[in-house]
Amino acid sequence: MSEAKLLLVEDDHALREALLDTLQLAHYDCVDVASAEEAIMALKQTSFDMVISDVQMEGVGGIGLLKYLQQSHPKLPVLLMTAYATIDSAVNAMKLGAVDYLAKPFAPEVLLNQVSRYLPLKHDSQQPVVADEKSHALLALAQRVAISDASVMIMGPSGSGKEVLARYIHQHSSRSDEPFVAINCAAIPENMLEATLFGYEKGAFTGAYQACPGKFEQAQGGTLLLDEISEMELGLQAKLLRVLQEKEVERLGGRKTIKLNVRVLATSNRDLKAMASSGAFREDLYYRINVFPLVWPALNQRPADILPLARHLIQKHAPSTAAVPELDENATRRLLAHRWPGNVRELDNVIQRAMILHCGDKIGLDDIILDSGDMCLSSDANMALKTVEVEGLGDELKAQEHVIILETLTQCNGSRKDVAERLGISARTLRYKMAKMRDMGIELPA
Ligand SMILES: Nc1ncnc2c1ncn2[C@@H]1O[C@H](COP(=O)(O)OP(=O)(O)OP(=O)(O)O)[C@@H](O)[C@H]1O
Repeated sequence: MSEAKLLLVEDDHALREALLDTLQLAHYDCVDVASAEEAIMALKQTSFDMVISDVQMEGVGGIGLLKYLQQSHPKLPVLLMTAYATIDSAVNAMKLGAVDYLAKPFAPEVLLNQVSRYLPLKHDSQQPVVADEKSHALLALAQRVAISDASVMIMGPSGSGKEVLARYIHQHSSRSDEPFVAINCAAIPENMLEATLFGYEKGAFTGAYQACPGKFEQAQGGTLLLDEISEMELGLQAKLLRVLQEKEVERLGGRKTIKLNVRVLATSNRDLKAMASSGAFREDLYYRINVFPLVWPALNQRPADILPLARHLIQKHAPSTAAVPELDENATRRLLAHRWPGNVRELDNVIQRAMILHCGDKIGLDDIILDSGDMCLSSDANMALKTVEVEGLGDELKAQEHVIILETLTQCNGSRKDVAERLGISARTLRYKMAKMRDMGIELPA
């Protein structure tokens, strides 16, 4: 998950929902509001890394918001969205300090590209929190690999910290002062992944109103992380292989080749070797990216990491104005006894709940709300709903979707293929939705 926090301001409810989905699927933490006035309230309460705002809205409007931001948050990048008819005002807005504008309608990857282009690069100094011998050994190995320029394949179950490890490798490499760019291959719709990776020229496809560099170009001199590379379809794998071999890229709709100096890291939570053997993943690409494999084991295989991670997460989620609470003995025991199918991400959710529930300076047993271990059957669908409510993570519709997926999984005896067919969605979309559910701590059949 990107640590970047975005504020989305759009008065058209349906469009706001669609944009929010696009941004959240790309793992951005996003707050959405319907007016400039609400945006100003939100900006007073929380700090954001970027504002994406419609221009024409009732009241203060996008330009009024931009003027406010120029005074109060002059460094905050503002990306404006405007209908064709108001492009002139968008150009004026850029003169007033907006970083860019998007002419509606635009394709989701155009939005994602613009966001990643203007988001300030955070110098991520956060080190992985580790205490277990296995994790220490892994980090020592990662440091040695980091100084080479080899491609690294990071494997491990969902939420185990693969992206954290990838950043660690970048930080310990000679490229640490250059960009670290991550792209989640499962989160970007199949037909848009190519444009996002390789970039495009103006007019390359409907919605490409401006030329846009791809992730490879954005990572120039630095490191590109291809997260969940197993989800890339075979045709695009062939194109990726060519870019890696030739060390140059051509934007979609472009004629010029751009020389690349990019180190590539990749992650997968699936057995890529088995996929390569069965033909589901290109063998030649597998060998090209798997120069050095690293495996971050599941959290329950490195139990000494659990408490230091929990304390780190408590500190992270504690309001800066309040004292940091401690885990009492019973809460500690409960955390150590759990098997953490969702790994560190699940632990993060549990700690966030505990931070809401606890009173005083201790986190007790009752504040530790774990996900029921047997929530995978249809009779537990209501439990899933409750979990979602406790976390405050989803609206009614999303919760219903989770219930439908859980029930269909039971009816299809866990066959992902059958579930995808029955629900009329691609296997890839289903996998992505299930990964999101796991992230929320909902246990699914293996
Ligand atoms: N060792 C660690 N120290 C600190 N934070 C961690 C550590 N491991 C994981 N996290 C946190 O846990 C969450 C999940 O980690 P991350 O995104 O790296 O997992 P992942 O294995 O890449 O997951 P996925 O396969 O779903 O993409 C993130 O919020 C990350 O910051």
